[in-house]
Amino acid sequence: MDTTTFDVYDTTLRDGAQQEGMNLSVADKLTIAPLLDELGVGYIEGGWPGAIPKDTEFFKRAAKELDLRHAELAAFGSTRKAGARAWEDAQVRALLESEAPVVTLVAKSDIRHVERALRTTGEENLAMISDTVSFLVGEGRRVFLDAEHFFDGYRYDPDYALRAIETAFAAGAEVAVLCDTNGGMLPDRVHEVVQAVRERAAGRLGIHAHNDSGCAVANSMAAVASGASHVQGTINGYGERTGNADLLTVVANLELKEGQRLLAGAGLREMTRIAHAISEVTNIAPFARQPYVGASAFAHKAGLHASAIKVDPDLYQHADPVAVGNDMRMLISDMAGRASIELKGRELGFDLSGQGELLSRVTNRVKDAEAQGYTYDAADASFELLLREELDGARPAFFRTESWRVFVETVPGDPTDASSEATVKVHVGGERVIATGEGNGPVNALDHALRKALLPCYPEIERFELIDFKVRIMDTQHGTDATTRVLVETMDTGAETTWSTVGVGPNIVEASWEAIVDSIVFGLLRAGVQPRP
Ligand SMILES: CC(=O)SCCNC(=O)CCNC(=O)[C@H](O)C(C)(C)COP(=O)(O)OP(=O)(O)OC[C@H]1O[C@@H](n2cnc3c(N)ncnc32)[C@H](O)[C@@H]1OP(=O)(O)O
Ligand SMILES: CC(=O)C(=O)O
Repeated sequence: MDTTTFDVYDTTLRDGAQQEGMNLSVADKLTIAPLLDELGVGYIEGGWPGAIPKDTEFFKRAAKELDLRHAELAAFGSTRKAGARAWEDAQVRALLESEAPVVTLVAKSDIRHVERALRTTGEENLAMISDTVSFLVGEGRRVFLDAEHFFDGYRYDPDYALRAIETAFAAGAEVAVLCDTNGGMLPDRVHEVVQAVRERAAGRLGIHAHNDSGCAVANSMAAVASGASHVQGTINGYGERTGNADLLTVVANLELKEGQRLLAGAGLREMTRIAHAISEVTNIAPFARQPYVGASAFAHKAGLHASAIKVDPDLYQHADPVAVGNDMRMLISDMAGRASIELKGRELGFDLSGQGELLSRVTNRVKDAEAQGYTYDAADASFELLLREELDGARPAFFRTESWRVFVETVPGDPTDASSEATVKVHVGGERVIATGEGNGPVNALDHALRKALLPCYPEIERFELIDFKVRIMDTQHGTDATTRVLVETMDTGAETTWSTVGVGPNIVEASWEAIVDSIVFGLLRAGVQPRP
């Protein structure tokens, strides 16, 4: 592959936005574009001006507001309509008016689509391609051609599919991008077709793959291996149906496995942060198992893996997480061994090397607790408290609970009138404190009562906000007798850090109490507060 002319072309703002449930505002697009530029892609396809009013507006504002350092903006649109003239076609004119230096034209390359969807002839479609490309090139635009349904079209009528891209090259298109529009191709087929086209076509080829067969990344890699030097995809694999090729995975593969340098600047090392920042804007939760950038991409749970990782992390990971801005993490669970605990300890800042007996004790406690329903891979903070307890011989003594109780009051026939009242008795700051709290449910009431009891001694608690609360019934065959697991996520709004704790018990309130107490104790520890029992 000649990387001096390799394009990384991002279509998150156009094809990615075609994902079900995604709705990007102009402001969202103007926020994402600089992140893509920071990543170091060569091209940012901003949308389809003339077809979608928001996209017309995006290009207008982008020209004034964006200061892109690496990337060029590309406007997407279709060839002129059948029977029209390119310079009179309103949509073609809108591409010009977008002032984007690059125009990517979608064109039919499958004769069946020409005849059945466009309802025109093969010759007229070629004229539509030729006229539109040469008009835009004549107006000073660089033109890429997205040959829609190329692989399906090539299988049905290879000569026609080839004529479509040859026509584009002859009219001045820089790259013909072979699209697997329906996303059903397999890598062998892509490899074979791109190689065959490369032998016959007189210009640069690109790949645009959808993920309907689960092969979009593999198909993009196969096309590059066969000579394509322009790859299109979206951040986080966003896109219609099952999505597009995840550009992050394709680029990381090419850079880290094939030794290519494709992103400008330090983009590769910023990849994880940028992927997550874009998820924030799209409001789509990041996919933990996403290659390279997912939270679980370098998270190890199995004890045997940990024992080898202790010797050399590369023994159980395919790439260095730091290279893509991610981190290796140890997950603690019933699959952990002593090596897992030692590595997790290191991650948390404790040197446990050479403490075989302690490691065995912690491992056994984790396995016993997980058998009862606890889960530490989702509750790092509770694990850290367990570890400290084994290290110091006791839990951090911020307060001592004497007892708690909670009442639920309902008015029959009016569920909205249900309320709860809790009383907690704790020893804190050298005193016995009794506090009550009300809430819309028993857990809420207990949380209020505990905070009220502790706040005078520990004002930091005011900053702790419960941001997620998950309940799982562990052994459903026991019906209402089942064991309950509660996971609580808390945020320190002052420090903007979060932590997760777990509680398990025969009833939901008891399990919740345990998770809430862990959450407050851990929060105080992390905030560096001295215990005043
Ligand atoms: C594979 C892809 O994902 S390509 C990107 C697809 N993205 C989008 O469709 C999002 C934006 N689309 C839109 O806003 C609208 O669909 C528009 C503005 C493009 C078209 O909408 P309308 O003008 O209402 O047309 P309508 O949906 O009825 O039909 C599409 C027209 O485009 C024509 N057309 C379809 N593909 C092409 C093409 N590649 N080249 C030229 N014309 C085309 C059709 O023949 C039809 O023409 P007709 O009006 O003369 O019958
Ligand atoms: C152009 C495009 O998005 C496709 O053919 O899939």
